[in-house]
Amino acid sequence: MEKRKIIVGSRDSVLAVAQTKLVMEAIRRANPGIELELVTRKTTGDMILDKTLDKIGGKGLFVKELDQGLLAGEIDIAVHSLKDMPMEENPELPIAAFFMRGDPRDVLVMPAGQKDPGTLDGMDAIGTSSARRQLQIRDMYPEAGLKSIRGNIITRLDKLDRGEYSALVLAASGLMRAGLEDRISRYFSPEEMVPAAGQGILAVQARRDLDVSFLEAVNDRNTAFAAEAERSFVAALDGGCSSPIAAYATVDGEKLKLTGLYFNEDTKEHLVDSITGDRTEAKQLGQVLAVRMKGGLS
Ligand SMILES: NCc1[nH]cc(CCC(=O)O)c1CC(=O)O
Repeated sequence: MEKRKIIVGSRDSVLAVAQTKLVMEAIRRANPGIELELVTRKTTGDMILDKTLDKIGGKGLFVKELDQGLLAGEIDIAVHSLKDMPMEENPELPIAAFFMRGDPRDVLVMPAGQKDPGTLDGMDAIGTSSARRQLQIRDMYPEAGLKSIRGNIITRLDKLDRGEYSALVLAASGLMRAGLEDRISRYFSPEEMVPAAGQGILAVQARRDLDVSFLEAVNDRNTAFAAEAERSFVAALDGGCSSPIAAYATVDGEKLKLTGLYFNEDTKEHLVDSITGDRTEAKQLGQVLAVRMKGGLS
């Protein structure tokens, strides 16, 4: 019998392709009747490397070119780091599956051959452009110096090893999926550093008209609930790209616990607070926590 063919789109970075292949493998295992073909695209976020993301402006810089491919019918599904996807979903391009979350934590990476000195307070150039990471590093190590960095993981590690940075903060899951786990010198717990909404989650986006029943086997329900809670929290806070914001949810049985970090632009203070409820209320939990924290009622 003729196999049904699905064209799978990915960014062309080492990490994006490794992540996409992981999802493709899982789809193949569950659907022997489906043939998959990988297509890669360079995205705006990969091409403009001399500006921080909040300065380039606009949303969805790592997904735009793939969205266009999906809408044009050149691609059937696209695999993305959920963290890189805009909070508002394009109704034509819904997320059809959330792939089982990887390690959600942020980690410290030292230049090749160097050991973690324990404190980061003596460092003068910790590489991260994320306002979320900067704020939480400053909380733990007020004396540490920060330096902005752009580029994909490989580019960032090259800059680190060439001596341009004292250390980097990166996502554990990205390093692991790119086969670079041995570069991790320290894990920050989700309490020390609240992860970004969606960190470690892969989302499979599909055209609205596509029959996506073949994706059921790669959708993890608890990951989907966590994603929904985290993203509704950020969306309710208007998730400006340059304001520090973090959201991390865990599911235990029927219960979902969501922790959020919110930065008040007026008082320049930040809060961390949590809410627990039924996992099926994920979206409302995110909204309730956001309203509570915005009102400063916590
Ligand atoms: N912002 C870039 C980006 N988008 C997704 C990941 C890693 C994978 C993930 O967080 O799910 C990374 C790199 C990083 O933050 O270290």
